[in-house]
Amino acid sequence: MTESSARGAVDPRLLRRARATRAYLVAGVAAGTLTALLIVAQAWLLATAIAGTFEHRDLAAVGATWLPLAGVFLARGLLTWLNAVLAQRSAAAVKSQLRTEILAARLRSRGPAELDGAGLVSVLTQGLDALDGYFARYLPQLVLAATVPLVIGIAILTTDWVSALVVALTVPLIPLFMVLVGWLTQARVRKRAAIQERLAHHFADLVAGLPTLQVFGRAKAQAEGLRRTGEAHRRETMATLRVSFLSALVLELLATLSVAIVAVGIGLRVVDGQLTLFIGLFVLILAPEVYLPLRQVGVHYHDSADGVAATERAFALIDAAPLVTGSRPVPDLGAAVIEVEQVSVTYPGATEPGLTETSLLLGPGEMVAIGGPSGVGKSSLLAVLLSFVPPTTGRVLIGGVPLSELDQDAWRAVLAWVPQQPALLAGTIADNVRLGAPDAPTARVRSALDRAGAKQLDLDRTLVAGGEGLSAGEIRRVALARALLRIDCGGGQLLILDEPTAGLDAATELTVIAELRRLRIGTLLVSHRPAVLAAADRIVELAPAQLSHSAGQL
Ligand SMILES: Nc1ncnc2c1ncn2[C@@H]1O[C@H](COP(=O)(O)OP(=O)(O)OP(=O)(O)O)[C@@H](O)[C@H]1O
Repeated sequence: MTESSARGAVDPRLLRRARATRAYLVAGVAAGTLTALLIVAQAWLLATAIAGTFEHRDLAAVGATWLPLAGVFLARGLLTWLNAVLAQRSAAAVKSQLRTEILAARLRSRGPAELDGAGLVSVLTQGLDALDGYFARYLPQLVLAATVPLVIGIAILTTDWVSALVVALTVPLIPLFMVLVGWLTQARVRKRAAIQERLAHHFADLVAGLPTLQVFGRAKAQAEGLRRTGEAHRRETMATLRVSFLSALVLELLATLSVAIVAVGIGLRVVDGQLTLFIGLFVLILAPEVYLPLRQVGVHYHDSADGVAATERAFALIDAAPLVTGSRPVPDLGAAVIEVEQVSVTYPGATEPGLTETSLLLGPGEMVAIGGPSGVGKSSLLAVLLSFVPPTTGRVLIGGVPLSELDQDAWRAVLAWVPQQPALLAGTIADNVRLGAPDAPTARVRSALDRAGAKQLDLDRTLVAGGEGLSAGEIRRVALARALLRIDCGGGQLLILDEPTAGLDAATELTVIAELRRLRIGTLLVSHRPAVLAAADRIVELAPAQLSHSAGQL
């Protein structure tokens, strides 16, 4: 049995999530009990009317009961409406809380590679929307299934114990079949969720790589792959629906046969004179109502399985190991030396280290360039300093304090970073430059852009996410301006730059180098460009694994 099925269909982690859910469950139990009492009253009134009509051979009994009956119908309608409203509200509250928690967990997590775009989007959108079925249909039904059969069972027991015995013997068959159907459904739903995620990945990859695929004439082949995944998704959805419909049919059949057994018993005893017509009718009207809520749970189990699969993925994201943070304050980088001691990084699942035993020193105000062939681990070293990746061996000391013991938020607050592939967000150019210094005055934003060689870029120009419409060089300039502004106005004390001048012309490169030198703050940069390497105080040349002992010089 899987962890989730052991946990049952009502995941306590989900119920803990929203206050609205707890209040809703309490209200649901009250509404369920009230519904059951109304059903008993309805059966009583109907039996009175019908038996009265037969026994006295006039319609006086009908006349006396139609008003209370109308009241019962109205009250049941109101309760159903109330249940639906409460269910929708609690679904919305839980979904909104889970979305917030998932995004917060993503922000707490270490590196950029842990959760990936399309999977995250799939969970946040369709994934969590599956909770609507869980809250709006399954959970209310579960509450009804717990209250209604009990109340009605007691009503039957007090009037006809023989029928109560038949009901008591046949009712457990429904949950039994439901569990069997549930096992089948759960595996199918998981498979469907996995295919849905694959479809999302496929689609995201296709859209991102469309121009490349077009140029290489592979767009059609990719579309074919997408069609195949879509077809698999359709097949799985149909299979899930088939199981769901069949399960409803089996449960329906079981309930009908059980009611038929009760009916035959009642019929024989009424004919024999052992039972009055009124009691017979009363029990006969009530009997199907015992099975109905249980049967409906089976029907809505399908909705619940979708919701449970969604929450499993949501909780996997929320519970994923967060960035472990220490609590020590960050030493003043104006005086502290950064020491990288024999650091190596082996990525999960990799056999070879991505970075092999590397050491270096970065003094206050120093600019150190890291060189070396492609794939030797330069970006990995920067990732260690950015706390994206923990060192597999070795350690990093900041002013003598291990990096892992520092308050990680405070550490990141002193960093200014230009990644190899800078990310621009939807908004104006000014918004993007202000990312690390939100309160910086406009004049400083303008100056940062000018210093980064982006005089021509208009502050108010609106960008779409990803910086579409800007050249690769312009994107890098905006990213550089962002780092410069972080140093100027955002508390940045250490510059970490990955290929800061890639895509820039020689003249702009010189301007940027001059600006970086003028800052006189600790700068660790990766570059292959001779002009940048020449401007650095020192160059640390990384070498592939077998030569690593001769590299990593201080
Ligand atoms: N997230 C990751 N998961 C697994 N392996 C990775 C990951 N990131 C990098 N690697 C591997 O680690 C090694 C070092 O990569 P890294 O990006 O640090 O090299 P680099 O020296 O910066 O290369 P380049 O100069 O081409 O940017 C490579 O073999 C790379 O495939």
